[in-house]
Amino acid sequence: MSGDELADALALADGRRHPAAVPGPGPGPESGRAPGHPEEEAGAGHRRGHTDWPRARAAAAAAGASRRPPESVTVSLAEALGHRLAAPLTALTDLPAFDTSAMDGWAVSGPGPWELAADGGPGVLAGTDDPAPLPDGRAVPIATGARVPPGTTAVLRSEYGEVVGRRLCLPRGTSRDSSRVPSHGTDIRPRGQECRTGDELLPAGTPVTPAVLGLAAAAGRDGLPVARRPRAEVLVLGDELLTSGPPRGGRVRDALGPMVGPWLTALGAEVTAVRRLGDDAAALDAALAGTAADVVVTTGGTATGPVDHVHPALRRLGAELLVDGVAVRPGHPMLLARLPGGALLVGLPGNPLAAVSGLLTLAEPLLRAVPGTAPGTAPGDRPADPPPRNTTADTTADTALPTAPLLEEVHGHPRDTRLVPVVQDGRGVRPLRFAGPAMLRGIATATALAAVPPGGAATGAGVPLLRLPWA
Ligand SMILES: Nc1nc2c(c(=O)[nH]1)N[C@H]1C(S)=C(S)[C@@H](COP(=O)(O)OP(=O)(O)OC[C@H]3O[C@@H](n4cnc5c(N)ncnc54)[C@H](O)[C@@H]3O)O[C@H]1N2
Ligand code: MOO
Repeated sequence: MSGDELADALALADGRRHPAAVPGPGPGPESGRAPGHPEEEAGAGHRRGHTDWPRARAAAAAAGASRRPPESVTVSLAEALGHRLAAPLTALTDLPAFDTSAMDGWAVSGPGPWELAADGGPGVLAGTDDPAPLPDGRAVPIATGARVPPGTTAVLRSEYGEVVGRRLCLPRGTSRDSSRVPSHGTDIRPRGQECRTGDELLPAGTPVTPAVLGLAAAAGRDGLPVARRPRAEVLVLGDELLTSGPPRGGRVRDALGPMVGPWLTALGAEVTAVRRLGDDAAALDAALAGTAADVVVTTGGTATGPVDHVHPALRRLGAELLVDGVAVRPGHPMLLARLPGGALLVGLPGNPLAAVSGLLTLAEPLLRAVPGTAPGTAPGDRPADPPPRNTTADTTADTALPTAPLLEEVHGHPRDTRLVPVVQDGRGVRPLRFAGPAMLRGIATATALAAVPPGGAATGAGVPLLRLPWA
């Protein structure tokens, strides 16, 4: 029975019509039809023991949470980006560190008019360490950010003053209650306005964003204590893979080596290596036994073909299978295991979109749950943008997922969750074409994967979204 026939049979058995192409051209190898791709029915007889999708995500999160809290390392500001603070960020200085002029103009002492020094010079510039005291009735030019001289009562903005000879006055006709008449402290940023030395500016665990780097530098820090990220090693399996040029001689280009490492980085891991092992069982045994990573991610070799070495290697090693197959399409052969040394292994199926499904079903919740994992990149970390009106918690998953209404019906798998590449379109999401298990063309333009429940989802139905780290 062909994949199409099998899909038809399953659809009939479920009282459904054949899953249609949504949207796009008719069936065919290049149709790129999204929902209900017949290949996704492959292996329907191999589903025994498959974990349902929300439970697989929960199991991955539990496995990640069971990892030891990571050690703290102090790194330069540039290196700290994307980590989490391992300790509170405290200020090494008052901010501002001294009373500072907020404007270009004149530092003035007492009510005007004021007398300017004979040799005005450039006045007090930013960076001047120790300006001379300003006697009552005097003024001196001052630049934004300069330390105000002792005795200064206010700063008069350059556009509010007029210099006549050596006298600084307010423009003729300025009434006494005008906002231009400087009162005590006008346009002076007092020392300590933002913080005092020793103040806690941010708590431990805060994601280090570009804004945090700026604050840390302003507060006097040269480095930051951060939680080390979980180390991830990627093992790409398959003799048929080429690392350059177009497919030839029955071989295909390795699409996962270039994709999985950066994807794991975006999910908060420190990728220590991407290694291509071919279909060499002994090399896989050695790599798994000798890994120094916290998380090993394999690609390919999860099924039951003659050179699918992942299950046999895990058996030989005495690994504990935590999830052995997931009721999700594509990607149902994905697996999660704990190696004897404690490292976790995520086995991604070789079909490229199935591998993406495994990344978001297992690797993402796992890495997010590891203490100290980098932030802000995980799909559930923030609401969809723009925030969908009907955001609700998906309580069946380990974390609350945002939801958005489908702009087109998506046919479901009879029993399994379907992960369908979608693009945000206004307040809803639109399923994309070219979403077959071996295709990346759809996901490359997607903003999320929609989790379509068994049986499908009608137009307008809210579906949970797994947002892509960069979308
Ligand atoms: N008898 C059964 N056969 C298969 C089943 C099943 O249930 N019963 N499931 C199918 C499904 S679904 C998937 S997904 C794949 C998973 O297979 P593996 O994880 O063992 O992956 P491979 O056999 O190594 O490769 C599958 C496919 O993907 C291509 N591939 C692999 N690695 C890469 C890569 N790095 N870049 C690009 N393409 C890659 C590979 O050439 C194959 O075409 O099993 C089905 N079979
Ligand atoms: O359909 Mo498989 O599930 O390609 O991943």
